[in-house]
Amino acid sequence: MARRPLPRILTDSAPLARMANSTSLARSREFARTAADSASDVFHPLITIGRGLRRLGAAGRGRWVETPRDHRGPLAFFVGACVLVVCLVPYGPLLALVTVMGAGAWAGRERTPVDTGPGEAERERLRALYEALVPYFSVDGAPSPLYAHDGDWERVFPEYAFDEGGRIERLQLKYPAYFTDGEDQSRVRIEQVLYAKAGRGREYHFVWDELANQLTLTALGALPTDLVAQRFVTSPGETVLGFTDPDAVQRTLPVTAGEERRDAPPVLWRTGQRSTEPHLLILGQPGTGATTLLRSIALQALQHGEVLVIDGSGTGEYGCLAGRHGVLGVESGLAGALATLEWASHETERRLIAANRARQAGRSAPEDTRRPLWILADRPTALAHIAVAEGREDPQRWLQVPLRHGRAAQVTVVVADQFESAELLSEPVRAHTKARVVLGPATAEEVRAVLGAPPHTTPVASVPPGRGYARLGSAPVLRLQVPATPDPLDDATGQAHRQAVLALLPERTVPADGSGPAEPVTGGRSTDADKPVDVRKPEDVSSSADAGRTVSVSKSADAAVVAPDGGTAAADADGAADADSAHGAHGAASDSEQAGSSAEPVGAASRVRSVQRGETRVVNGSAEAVRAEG
Ligand SMILES: Nc1ncnc2c1ncn2[C@@H]1O[C@H](COP(=O)(O)OP(=O)(O)OP(=O)(O)O)[C@@H](O)[C@H]1O
Repeated sequence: MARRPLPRILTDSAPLARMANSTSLARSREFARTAADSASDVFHPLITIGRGLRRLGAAGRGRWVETPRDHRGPLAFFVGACVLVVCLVPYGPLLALVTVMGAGAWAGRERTPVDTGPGEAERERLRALYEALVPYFSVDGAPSPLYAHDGDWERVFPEYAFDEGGRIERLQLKYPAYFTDGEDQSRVRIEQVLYAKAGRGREYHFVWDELANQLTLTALGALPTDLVAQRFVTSPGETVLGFTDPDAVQRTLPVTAGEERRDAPPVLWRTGQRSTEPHLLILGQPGTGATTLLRSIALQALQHGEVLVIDGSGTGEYGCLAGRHGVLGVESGLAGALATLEWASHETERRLIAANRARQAGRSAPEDTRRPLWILADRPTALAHIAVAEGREDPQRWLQVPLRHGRAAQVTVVVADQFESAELLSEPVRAHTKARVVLGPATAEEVRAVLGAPPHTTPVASVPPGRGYARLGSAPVLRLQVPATPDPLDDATGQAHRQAVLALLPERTVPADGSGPAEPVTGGRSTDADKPVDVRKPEDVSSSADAGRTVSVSKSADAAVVAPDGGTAAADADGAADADSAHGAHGAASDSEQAGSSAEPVGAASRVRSVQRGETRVVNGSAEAVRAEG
């Protein structure tokens, strides 16, 4: 306890001041101080109780004064009755005394005053924010406007919180009922003002409570970027697109980030027969992670289904998938893409017909119609460009049937493209991809144009790769961070990430070096009927568009297509000119022979054919299929 100064009379008077220098006086002063300290320690509880009783008394007096006169009589009677009861109860007075002392001690305890309310700089910031909102929330002639220049900002900001740097972390504001909060344009304007005034560079989440005319702004932290591709704990038919904010979704998944295990909130996309958004469209700026997301989806899809990849950009970033079990093909040439997508279109029809026949016969759908088939098309518009240049059909044409009927046939289409080419996307792609993802920096208008609703957060100018927004059907827009799923064949990929992706790849159906026999193919397709065929016409192979690209085609004979009329694909081919590719795409050996002028069957073990820099090479299979082109 701090020492109390001696009374002034003992220090100020001159004679005494002189005496103060003497040793005896110093000792006396020390003694007096110690005595005062001890006395205050001893009497401290009494002082506290006394202070408390004084406060209680003052509160009681205040209450009495506030009580209306006509209520005072009953109140006095009630208090008197209580006193009487206490006096009559055994030990009542003693208990009452103890209670009063306890109440006095509680009321008299020393309380450190809590620092409430904003500091000067924070008040200034709130005032500036208020003034900035005045033009948007005020109308001429309003009788008692909530927002007016030099108005009362404390009236409209019932809640606010600042971070340690003095930046707004949370703000609740009231707005007038006449504000058009149902219109996106009006909302976006307010959100932009708040974004500018609350501090750019951070993401803010906005919640509009239209019933209460209140808007709540919360500053969001960045989504974690430490998650890498891994086996996610999901059911068949569920695909993890990425991870989002904890309060945005109800479910969490156990994930591993480095050494740490934690629960993370996923953006789960459900596909299959009961899905209301069975196909996905991914749009973004170049280099923002669309390929990575497609790769991540492919790795998950291969767990339960088969995958067909169209790599329109032709950069070979799906090379790690080629020759893996369940990967039906990785195509980056126009001819190969056309043939493969045509096959996928007929396969969709075949599945529908087979399932329908089985149902009519009272049987369950055949196994090979139930295994999910995924068509992953990366930048199909790049191929559309080439198709126009060569006077051929747009490969997107063959996506129409899978998009329209894929849900019932367990066929899922995922299309990824860039903003600049979005208008080249075909109508069925736009109409049937109800699940949407926008990656990379994008304005609220761009996000709205793709997702059909603006994000509830302010998009920031600089985001890490794989960051974006997702919307599944008419659900709310979610922030999204895609797990890192780099190309393991890329030299720039770190060892840990490479291992993580390699661990998820299915076993090879062909050795990596293309030599020797393939591993046995197991799973949904019969192995003995596998008859890979050259699906392209000679002129396709030598076409300039394909030179320098990698084309891998893997076809299975059991994929022979039953055309809508129940016949084979040969009957369904668009004409003699297209017959060869149609037959080849369907992979039926007999069909291949029919189309013999262009289709060149190779060994049964061959499943993947690669055309690279003008050379056609059977990655796995008989040597006679290796031929040089050009
Ligand atoms: N989710 C992610 N986490 C970490 N890094 C990522 C993520 N997504 C993408 N990247 C990195 O960003 C770079 C570009 O990614 P990617 O090739 O997937 O983008 P893209 O949009 O397909 O680009 P492009 O249009 O050039 O093909 C790569 O180096 C990739 O490793």
